[in-house]
Amino acid sequence: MGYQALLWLSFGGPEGPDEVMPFLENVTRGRGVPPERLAEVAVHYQHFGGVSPINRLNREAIAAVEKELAAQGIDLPVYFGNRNWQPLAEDAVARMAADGVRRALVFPTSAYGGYSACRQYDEDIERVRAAVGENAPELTKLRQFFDHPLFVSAFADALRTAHDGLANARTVFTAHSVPESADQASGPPGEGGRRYSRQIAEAARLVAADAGVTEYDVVWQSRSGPARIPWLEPDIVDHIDALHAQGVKAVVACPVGFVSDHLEVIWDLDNEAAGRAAEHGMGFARAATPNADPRFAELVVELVREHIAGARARKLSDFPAAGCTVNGAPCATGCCQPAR
Ligand SMILES: CC1=C(CCC(=O)O)c2cc3nc(cc4[nH]c(cc5[nH]c(cc1n2)c(C)c5CCC(=O)O)c(CCC(=O)O)c4C)C(CCC(=O)O)=C3C
Ligand SMILES: [Fe+2]
Repeated sequence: MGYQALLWLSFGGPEGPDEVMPFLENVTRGRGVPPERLAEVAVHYQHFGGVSPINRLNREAIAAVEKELAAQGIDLPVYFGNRNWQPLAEDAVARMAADGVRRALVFPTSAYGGYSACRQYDEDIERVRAAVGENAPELTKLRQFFDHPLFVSAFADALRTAHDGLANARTVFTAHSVPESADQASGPPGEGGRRYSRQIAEAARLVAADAGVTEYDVVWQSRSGPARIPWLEPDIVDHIDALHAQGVKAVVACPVGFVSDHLEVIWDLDNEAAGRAAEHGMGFARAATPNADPRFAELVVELVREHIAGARARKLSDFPAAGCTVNGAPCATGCCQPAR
């Protein structure tokens, strides 16, 4: 069938207190994140003993994908590698090469376009192939999936569940903030930019419609970088203040910008946002991310089948299917540039 493996490419996170600072330094190298912000984020990780759940969540999702591949009769070993921490993508791809893999598909654990959510994974692929050298396999990244019916319906069910037992709660979709300049530069040049924030808005619209939610907001979280640089706003915590001022009594946060309940979700939402809601005496619930939902493994295998079995690309939005390129090439010249 032409592909001998699937690389699961994720962000990575520390698995012990001594790993927190070196991990954060890897994440932020060359990105102008102030040391005070790093120290603050280190504390978030130390609240959990220096262990991010992200590697465990990825391993659980991979186990589900391996089962689904086997159930569908697809013989495709899965390798796990991260951008920022062990197990590193460099090591995974070196093992693939040693195992004789010549061509592989890559599943990035991000559903969206934009520099941080898509283009940076291409840069990882390019860097890792260069590190492995001439035996590096050809790597084809799977497409963006924010508008896939399985992604949307998993979030919609989670949103419905989160609303159970919380009367009259306002739905608030949230995604990782990025610098304004990065959002403006997202998408192929000449198409108006803002592909990241427009895809987030579209995913929110699709999930809300599926869940029967008619009123909702789209807000941002986990802002980083120096304060003088504009990032996407409002922040969810400020937005909770604003909703309180309007007399809203309860909030359901739906982290549509992420695929798993990693640290940005369990700290920034379950702790900071929930804490602010509690200070106002507001009800708060958070919708689960798709990672543990059986539809997530089905989604990954369906994306694989688009390549190995000519499966139709199911999608619910009018955005073109993007992000699928070979060996880290951009979708188009100048597509999804980083922040200026
Ligand atoms: C769009 C986006 C996603 C979603 C797409 C995707 O999932 O890929 C995402 C995911 C994640 N972000 C994560 C963690 C961090 N992100 C940081 C910093 C940054 N994120 C950014 C954007 C995004 N980030 C940006 C523009 C920065 C500024 C620096 C830079 O331009 O790179 C920092 C540095 C400290 C700080 O917060 O300042 C950390 C620790 C974790 C792992 C959590 C865990 O450990 O469980 C995950 C999944
Ligand atoms: Fe991030």
